[in-house]
Amino acid sequence: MYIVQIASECAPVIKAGGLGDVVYGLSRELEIRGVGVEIILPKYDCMRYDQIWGLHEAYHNLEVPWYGAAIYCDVLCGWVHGRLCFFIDPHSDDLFFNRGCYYGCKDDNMRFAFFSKAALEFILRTNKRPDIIHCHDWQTGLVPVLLYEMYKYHGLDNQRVCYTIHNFKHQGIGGVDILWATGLNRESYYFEYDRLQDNFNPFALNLMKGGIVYSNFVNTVSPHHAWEARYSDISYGLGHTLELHNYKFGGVLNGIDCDVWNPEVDRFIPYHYSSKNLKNKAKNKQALREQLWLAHDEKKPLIAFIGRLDDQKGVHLVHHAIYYALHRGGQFVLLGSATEQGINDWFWHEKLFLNENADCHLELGFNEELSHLIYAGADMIVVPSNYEPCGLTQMIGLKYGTVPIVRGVGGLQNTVFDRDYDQDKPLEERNGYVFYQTDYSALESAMDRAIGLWYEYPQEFQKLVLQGMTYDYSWKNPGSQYLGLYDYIRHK
Ligand SMILES: Nc1ncnc2c1ncn2[C@@H]1O[C@H](COP(=O)(O)OP(=O)(O)O[C@H]2O[C@H](CO)[C@@H](O)[C@H](O)[C@H]2O)[C@@H](O)[C@H]1O
Repeated sequence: MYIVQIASECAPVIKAGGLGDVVYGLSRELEIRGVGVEIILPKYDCMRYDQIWGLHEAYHNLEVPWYGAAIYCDVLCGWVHGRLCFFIDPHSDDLFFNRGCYYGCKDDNMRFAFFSKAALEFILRTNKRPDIIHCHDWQTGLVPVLLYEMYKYHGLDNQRVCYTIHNFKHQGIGGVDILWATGLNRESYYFEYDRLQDNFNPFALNLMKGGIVYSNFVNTVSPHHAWEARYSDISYGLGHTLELHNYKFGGVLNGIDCDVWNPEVDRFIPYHYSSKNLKNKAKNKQALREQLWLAHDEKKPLIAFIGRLDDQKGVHLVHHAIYYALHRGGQFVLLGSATEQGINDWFWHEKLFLNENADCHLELGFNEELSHLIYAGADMIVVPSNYEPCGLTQMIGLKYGTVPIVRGVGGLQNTVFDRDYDQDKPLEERNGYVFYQTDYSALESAMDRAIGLWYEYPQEFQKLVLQGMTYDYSWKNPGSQYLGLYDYIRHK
């Protein structure tokens, strides 16, 4: 089988969050299973060029029709830790991908509409004929639309599309100019409720909706979130569309790449360890404390948060977790970055306020290397999300023997099983703490139980750590599920 992934991120060369991890991890797993995989990405000026090997020009002057004229692109090619990636580099005054950022520009929908079109043009012109094109999130929602309405007639008539939604919040809302620019034109045809028209704004196009309507299969990244998306308001207005297309919609739990996220081989942590050698985890805790100037106190638990500081992640609870951990005699480390000004200012304020506190460190920004040391050094990790399609940090935490304390939503519910209350798992298979409400006391009660166990019953806590480490959240299972899906849509 031959798969082309089209995405806006691929770790570690382009990573804003979990999407990058998934594109890389899934591609690697598929290749291990003998599938040919290529990845098409934008060539951002700010991506990590040090993570690409052998970057060279693969296609010169690719002509991409745009607004009745054309934009010429060079396509570069290189290996990102063994994965073959193509980077699209348009030459135009718009400087689509030379803005010093991945997202957050006013014309994001145009930037990624162009990327979607250029990716298909590249596939067409280079005579690539993948069995499956796998697209991700709103940025590539237009790919199946362009494929079935246009490129099918130019020779891409045998390709099937799998569309994975990692976050319903961002859907790519745009105007009619997207149709004129991409050459889809026919305004009245696309502004139909059963095509791209936004479900609530009749004058807007919704790119994610296009992805859902036109793909052969659509999935989100955990079974529970697939259920939430259909039956709650978490799909941000796309619930009815999912209902109409429910025969081709499902949830596939993400995995984590155990070459990257594995305390036995992790190249970013000073002491490797496994469940048989947990003493070295304590040494990493020591190293983390030294690096972040935290006090050394054997008895104190170290609690962490790693993630985007965004409304989705339950920032009010993250903030509360810091002070509650300190109040309960623990230490806290936060690694996060905020794109929203208000949240950014808030956490900078907290950082300055807590600067002298020897039990607490807030690191604001994106730091891949430090994140590995935190997973290895912390004793617990909090994930108090408002909603969470899958969540990778709790799965990485489990692998590193860091007990997750999570809110029971989305993929968190599929992966973390409360030590005290989970009725469906025997005691020896439980792996963390779960709370459900969004108020402070819900979080406090879960943190209380975790910290209480740490202080009062250290051996029991150790047992819980080991139980978590035995869970296999690698790409093994999701890899075979995706292969099954590809096979299904290929022969349908
Ligand atoms: N400041 C920082 N510095 C260094 N590393 C950082 C960091 N902030 C986050 N990370 C890393 O980025 C990844 C984030 O994973 P999440 O599951 O939280 O994804 P996110 O919410 O971005 O994406 C969406 O997509 C993913 C993938 O499908 C879903 O799991 C998730 O629920 C959905 O919201 C982890 O590898 C984490 O270590």
